[in-house]
Amino acid sequence: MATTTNSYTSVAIIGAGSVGCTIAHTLMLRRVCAEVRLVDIAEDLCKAQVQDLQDATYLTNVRIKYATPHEAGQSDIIVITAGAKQRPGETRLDLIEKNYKVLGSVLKGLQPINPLAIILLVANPVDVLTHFTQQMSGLPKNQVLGSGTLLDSIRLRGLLAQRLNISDNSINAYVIGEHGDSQCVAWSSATVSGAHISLIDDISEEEKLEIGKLVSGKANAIIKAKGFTSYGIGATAANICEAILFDQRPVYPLSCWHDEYQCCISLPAVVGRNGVITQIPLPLNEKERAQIESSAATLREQISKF
Ligand SMILES: NC(=O)C1=CN([C@@H]2O[C@H](COP(=O)(O)OP(=O)(O)OC[C@H]3O[C@@H](n4cnc5c(N)ncnc54)[C@H](O)[C@@H]3O)[C@@H](O)[C@H]2O)C=CC1
Ligand SMILES: CC(=O)C(=O)O
Repeated sequence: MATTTNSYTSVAIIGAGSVGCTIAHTLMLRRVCAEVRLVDIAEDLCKAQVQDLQDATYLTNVRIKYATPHEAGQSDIIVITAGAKQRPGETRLDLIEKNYKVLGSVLKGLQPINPLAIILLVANPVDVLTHFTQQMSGLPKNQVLGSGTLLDSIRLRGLLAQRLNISDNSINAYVIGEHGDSQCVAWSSATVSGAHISLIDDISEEEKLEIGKLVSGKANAIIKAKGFTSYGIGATAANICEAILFDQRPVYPLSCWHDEYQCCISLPAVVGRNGVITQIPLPLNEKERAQIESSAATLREQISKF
């Protein structure tokens, strides 16, 4: 949690559904910013969410208010969660037609966007929507990023923590590529406190495959039972906002533009007040390189349809 509230900072959240409100709630509890601005096309719902969240602000010093898209466009960070969610059995890429249209109308409503704002994409398919936001928002590419595979990497570390009986904080392992079915685990660079993971325990190839499937299938398993996911992305998005507003510069696997792959895709990047500060090279073996190239090809194919 931030030790002091960042006094004049504002985060706008577009889309006051399950994900948007969980992000708002987490930002408030962790005192990441001074003001959270909530926007939704469903005005009554949005106002009711604001009323409910206001009851949770006691002693946090964080204001929460209903905002117009124009007011949201003037914020320090604009988080986009507006759009359709997956129904059980749907992939994230199945949402592209609907959410491309939603994104277009959201970006139009935000104009003129604060030239120093950072836009954080959360709505799915997050990599493809990050690409289109870089094209349509008018902001420099480093100021537009997607939550990408940070959430998947947290899921991976959670499973490895259980398997190795070591805190997830001491495990450095990344899921890279699409935040979706073509993602891959970068096993060759997974370490525990600097030691390659294979020195800690001999995880077989079958087990690695099984862990990778559990990670990439986790959202679908949750959606099948409860209809949506929200707490994981709430914490993940709030962490990213904190890293930006406090210029903390952690290395996170986030969706951002990569010249090499000609799309927005997740690989480790340093995050700070200007968005993506720099990209960190990740050593990959031949198999992982082929997987990320195939993941990038999947994303480029989606982009080329529009
Ligand atoms: N990147 C990630 O790791 C994650 C992404 N998601 C994605 O987040 C998105 C939202 O999910 P939920 O909150 O569960 O859905 P939801 O249905 O609860 O909320 C979506 C909200 O967007 C609003 N909306 C639609 N069009 C709008 C527009 N033009 N302007 C403003 N608001 C608009 C709707 O009225 C609704 O309140 C989905 O695309 C979902 O797949 C969800 C979890 C994790
Ligand atoms: C829904 C989604 O993208 C997730 O929870 O990973």
